Amino acid sequence: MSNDEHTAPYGGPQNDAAAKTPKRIRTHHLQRFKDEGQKFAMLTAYDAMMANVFDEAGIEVLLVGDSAANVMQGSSSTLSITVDELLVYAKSVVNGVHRSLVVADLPFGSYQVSPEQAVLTAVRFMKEAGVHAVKMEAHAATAPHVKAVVDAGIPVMAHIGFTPQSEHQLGGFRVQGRGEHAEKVIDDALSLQSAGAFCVLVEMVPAQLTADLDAALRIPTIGIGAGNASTGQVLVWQDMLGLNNGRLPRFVKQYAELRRTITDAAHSFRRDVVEGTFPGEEHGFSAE
Ligand SMILES: Nc1nc(=O)c2c([nH]1)NC[C@@H]1CN(c3ccc(C(=O)N[C@@H](CCC(=O)O)C(=O)O)cc3)CN21
Ligand SMILES: CC(C)C(=O)C(=O)O
Repeated sequence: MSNDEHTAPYGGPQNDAAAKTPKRIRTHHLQRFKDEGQKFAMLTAYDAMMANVFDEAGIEVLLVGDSAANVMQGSSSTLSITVDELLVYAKSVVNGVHRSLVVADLPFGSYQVSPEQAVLTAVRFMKEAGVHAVKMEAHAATAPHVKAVVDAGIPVMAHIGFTPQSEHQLGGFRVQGRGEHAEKVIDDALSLQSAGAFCVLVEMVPAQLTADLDAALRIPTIGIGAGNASTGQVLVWQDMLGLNNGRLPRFVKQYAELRRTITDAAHSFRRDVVEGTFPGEEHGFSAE
């Protein structure tokens, strides 16, 4: 490969990992990360500017999650968001990236009915938004839905463990796969790998189960609230950057205090306006 097919987002060519970093992340690169024992990061994104920031920061995968229902629309559940709504966010994220792999969730109700419905919805995300892969909450019984989408040429990330679209069936936001239930999660993961999923996202399960899963699977795993043994980790960006002032799940680590930063800036702007110190002369236009 020629030199310009590489970028060095982690700090220059002296960094071996960066020197080997591809220009555009594809699903086979995530497989290579797993095969070589290298971890990778995923963050959610819902608009072009944040997507561009994360892309340039070297985040390998951006997820246009149905968590948009919560953090973009103020809903308490992910069930309400529609395909047409999530398509707008997905298209915006695609417009903001050069390098990150963009994965879009399929919204609740848009893929559970039949494998055919799953293919038709996934095709819309590929065609109308231009995403690179889709994510589906799935288990062993819905592996045929995943297989149908994969057979249509669309990469699928399978989401197992706690699957928020099933919150009412699962009895709320609860850790999955404890004790004897671990076997079902492993069985789901193996079925979805066999169906052709390129990656398994596992949410809110005990850390030991994630270690067992990552060892049992050929394909990479991405964890959220699932310990440290997965190949990758994902967080919702508003949680991670401290914009969300709701109750945060225990698995969130806050890396910044954006809500404070933005509040301070808003106060300063308002004060300047009220006191008449903004705009200054330098922000205006001369008569000639
Ligand atoms: N802002 C946001 N962050 C997320 O991580 C997220 C969303 N939205 N929306 C979609 C799903 C739903 N997720 C969630 C949301 C809440 C909990 C939660 O409240 N967990 C509690 C209880 C866990 C237990 O003890 O069983 C916790 O304290 O972690 C977990 C997962 C993860 N996803
Ligand atoms: C929390 C992540 C994994 C997700 O599914 C979403 O953002 O919708």
